[in-house]
Amino acid sequence: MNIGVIGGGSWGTALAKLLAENGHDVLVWCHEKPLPAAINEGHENTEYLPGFTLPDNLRATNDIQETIADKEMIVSVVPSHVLRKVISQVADDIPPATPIVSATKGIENETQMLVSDILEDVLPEYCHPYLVYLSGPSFAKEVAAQKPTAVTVASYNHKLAERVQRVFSNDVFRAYTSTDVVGVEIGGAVKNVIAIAAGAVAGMELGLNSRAGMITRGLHEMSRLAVSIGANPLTLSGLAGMGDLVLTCTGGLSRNRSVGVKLGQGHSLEEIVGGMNMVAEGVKTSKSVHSLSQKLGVEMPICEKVYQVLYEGLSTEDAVTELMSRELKPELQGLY
Ligand SMILES: NC(=O)C1=CN([C@@H]2O[C@H](COP(=O)(O)OP(=O)(O)OC[C@H]3O[C@@H](n4cnc5c(N)ncnc54)[C@H](OP(=O)(O)O)[C@@H]3O)[C@@H](O)[C@H]2O)C=CC1
Ligand SMILES: O=C(CO)COP(=O)(O)O
Repeated sequence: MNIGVIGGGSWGTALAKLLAENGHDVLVWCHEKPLPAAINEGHENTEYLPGFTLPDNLRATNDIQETIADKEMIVSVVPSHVLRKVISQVADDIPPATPIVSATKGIENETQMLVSDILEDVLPEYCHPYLVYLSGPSFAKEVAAQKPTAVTVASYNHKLAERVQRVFSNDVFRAYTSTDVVGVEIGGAVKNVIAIAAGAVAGMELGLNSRAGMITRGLHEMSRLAVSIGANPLTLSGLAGMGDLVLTCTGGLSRNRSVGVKLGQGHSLEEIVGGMNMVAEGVKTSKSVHSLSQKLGVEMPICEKVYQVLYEGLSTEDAVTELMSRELKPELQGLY
């Protein structure tokens, strides 16, 4: 197949490499940086995925129109805060019946829209039955290093999810299908907020009991939010829920967790984000989750503390004290 990948960050490049290794011809759109030369001539994304040789059938461009022209599949992998703007540039030029696979994780700040809502808002109606969402525990570097990885591909169009499953899967990358788009999306977005909390707990050296508690209660919050907007709670126990939550809350490669670690060590958000060239989606998603949980009346205490630490000057020490002194309650309250 001829495949266009919109987004030459670490995940876009790792997915493009995977698809090229699966035998497809892949063209990657890079936003601004002079990366196409490094990729086309040096076969390396020196900025976002250094150290990995990219195959000859993976090429890059700064021309977004070229990335979608004559393609049999389009993969969208830009950060969530620029998704609307980027896809709007090509929305009316995507040919009917072209599968569009989104691998972005996040919730829009201004509207609290999920990625699926944004894409349906921006793309013409004829594109909607061709949308698929890829999510799950998958650090770009490990996928690029061909470490065994399992993800979920979700679509309301089950046959299409099965097609996409076959296009991405190989001996070391295994995709499972799902029709629970909302559950998969909430898992991928909210786990980044909980990972900041888990990172903070690590940065404050609060121990492994705290980390396990944070992950488990975080899963409960994710599930409650997802169920309130129609998801199957079991999806949140799957790859795009618990799988990605555990990876991001425990893995040293996580950008979101590393933001939390530095917060827990006493650094300011400005200092932390100023020193990063990559996106930590949870920083923005915490704002969206704060608004969404208030709008829907869903209690999400860990996410709320992350929001207050990031944007309202709450110290991580006070956040822990406040979480631990909440009213005592049954474990499953609010889920069923
Ligand atoms: N990295 C990972 O392991 C995984 C990431 N994801 C998700 O994939 C999505 C993309 O993240 P990732 O690939 O990691 O990104 P990176 O953090 O590696 O890179 C950021 C990317 O965003 C681009 N960018 C920045 N500003 C703009 C803009 N205004 N318009 C268009 N592009 C812009 C950058 O291009 P430039 O430098 O040219 O501006 C660069 O390509 C996120 O939602 C992330 O959560 C999901 C699974 C795994
Ligand atoms: O989503 C990811 C792994 O599945 C990447 O997590 P970070 O953005 O925290 O690095």
